[in-house]
Amino acid sequence: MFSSPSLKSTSSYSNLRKNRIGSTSSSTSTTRSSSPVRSRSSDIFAIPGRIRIRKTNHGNLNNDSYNGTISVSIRTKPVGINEKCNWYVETENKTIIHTDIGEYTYDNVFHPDASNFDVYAATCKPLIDKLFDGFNSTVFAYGMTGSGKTYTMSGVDGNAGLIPLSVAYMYSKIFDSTIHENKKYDTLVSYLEIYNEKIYDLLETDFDPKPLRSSIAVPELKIRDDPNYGVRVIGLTEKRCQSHEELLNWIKLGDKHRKTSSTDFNTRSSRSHAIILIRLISSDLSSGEVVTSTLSLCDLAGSERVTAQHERRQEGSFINKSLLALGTVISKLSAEVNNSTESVNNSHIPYRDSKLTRILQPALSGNSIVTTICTIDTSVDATNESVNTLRFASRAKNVSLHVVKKSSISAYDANDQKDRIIESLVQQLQEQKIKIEAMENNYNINSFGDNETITSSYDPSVALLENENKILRYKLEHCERLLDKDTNELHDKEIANIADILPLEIGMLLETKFQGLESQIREFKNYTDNLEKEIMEKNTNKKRILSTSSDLSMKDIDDCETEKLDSINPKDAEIAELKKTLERKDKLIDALQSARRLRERALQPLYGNNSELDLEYTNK
Ligand SMILES: Nc1ncnc2c1ncn2[C@@H]1O[C@H](COP(=O)(O)OP(=O)(O)OP(=O)(O)O)[C@@H](O)[C@H]1O
Repeated sequence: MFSSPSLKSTSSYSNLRKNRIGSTSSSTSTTRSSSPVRSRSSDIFAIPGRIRIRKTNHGNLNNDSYNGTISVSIRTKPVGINEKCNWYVETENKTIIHTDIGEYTYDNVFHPDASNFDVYAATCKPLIDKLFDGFNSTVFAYGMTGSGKTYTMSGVDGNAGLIPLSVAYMYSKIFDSTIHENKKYDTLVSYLEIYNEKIYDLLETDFDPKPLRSSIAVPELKIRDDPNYGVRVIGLTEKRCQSHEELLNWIKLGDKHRKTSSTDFNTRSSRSHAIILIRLISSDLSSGEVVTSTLSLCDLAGSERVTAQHERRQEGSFINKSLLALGTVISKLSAEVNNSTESVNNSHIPYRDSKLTRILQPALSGNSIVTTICTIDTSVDATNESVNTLRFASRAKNVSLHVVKKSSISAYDANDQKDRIIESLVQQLQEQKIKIEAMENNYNINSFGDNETITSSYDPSVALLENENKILRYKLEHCERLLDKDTNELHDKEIANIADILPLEIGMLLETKFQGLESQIREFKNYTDNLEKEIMEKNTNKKRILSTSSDLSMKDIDDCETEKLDSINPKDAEIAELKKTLERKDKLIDALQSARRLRERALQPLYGNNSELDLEYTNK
């Protein structure tokens, strides 16, 4: 499980290796082999009682955590042919030496001739390996303006920088692990800049050219505290990338959007701090383990001297202010010298003094393995700035990190999660079944004609209509049957004989009665038709409601209803009573019909052949 990051500090203020200084060297170039020349001149790093020689700390890495310090590398920029230089380096000893000031040791010190690939191999490559182990990793380039930060991070034609080299290595590792380790990877890239203390999304417009962006008011992004990430930039675009080419295209777009201008010290000076965030999500397809780690690549703007130009001066003041804030944070963190075993309370670290320190807060407070590459301009003119950079580097070297692998969901957790989902779905299903049963039980329909009770989810008004309909249908069927019988019996000879002897008045009376009976049958028929229509409408509505509420299809409901109707067996006493009444009425109708037949016989002499009348009755 992920535990909250803690921070420890080592017990030394500086990794400064102070030397006794002898005569000043006349060396004007930086070389690998030259011996340090000692001098007794003043040491601006000297802090009495706190100076010691410090060994390089490569960190203690195990599967779930990393304990170490910020890794610090110094990259020197070559001087021009006519420029004087008082610095030289011993790459093997990882030492940079100033003829008047002293010598300093770091994790790496690169010779001016070193290529970007050399720097990458010693700094970023091991960091990418840790990224694949699940650790967040951060690289930032720090140094005075024009000292080679962008040259180191982005590179130039023919000398790719740390960013493209790291991305290429990352994808080669993705390719390897996908083939050999049954793993799947997702990569997402974001790119932001902090310009004049405002955060902007550099990927916010899809491949818009720079002039367009500068003409539009680009919205500033805000930072929020986040329980998972420590700090989060709200609304920052993330682009999913399938290949290193795709990812580098996004970075190229961001570079176009980044603020750069010509200054007194650099013709293409970065006027903002730029941060690339690459999120790597790896899923182990066999175990189900998912690990998320983030690589942050930062090219900071360089500290600079005051310039005459107003806009540059304003930018420079924001840059210097934020770098000062970063320096203060690093200084405070490195000053936690005696608390190596205690978890540090971060509240007194002034992360909130600048946007840069806010964004770097999670990394600096132990959420990430951190490497800084401090670039040094070794020309004599830049000595003061170079010393300031080395001072920053020395402090950074003291900042301890205790980094814990993040966002790991173990296979057990994943299975456990699946089980919980299945369990909840089964429970939902169970609940729905119970609901449907309850709805069905709430509604009982007593069918007409047998003694079983059926259940229905319909409302009572539909049930009543159905009952009424059944009764009327039954009545109608009886009436029709009787009429049929009547028609057949008209040919009965005996009845014909009786009719012959009936008086005319009786025949007329029976005729009137019988007409009443016929109109009653017609009314029943109309009423039954309307009733059926109404029931059908109500049933259709009800089915629709049922189908949406319980996810049953109309067919399911139809099937269900058919089953129910098949099992109709009502016991209702009222219905039975109605049945009896109807049977009594049937007898009466029977009698009336017999009378009608007699009447027709009696009327025969008056109307002659009554086939027309017979036909009419047959059709009723
Ligand atoms: N190691 C190097 N080898 C050769 N040229 C270099 C090296 N470092 C920097 N340069 C050159 O120096 C100039 C300034 O470098 P770069 O723009 O990288 O500086 P920077 O630190 O990013 O400056 P700023 O803070 O103003 O953006 C560029 O022309 C670059 O090509």
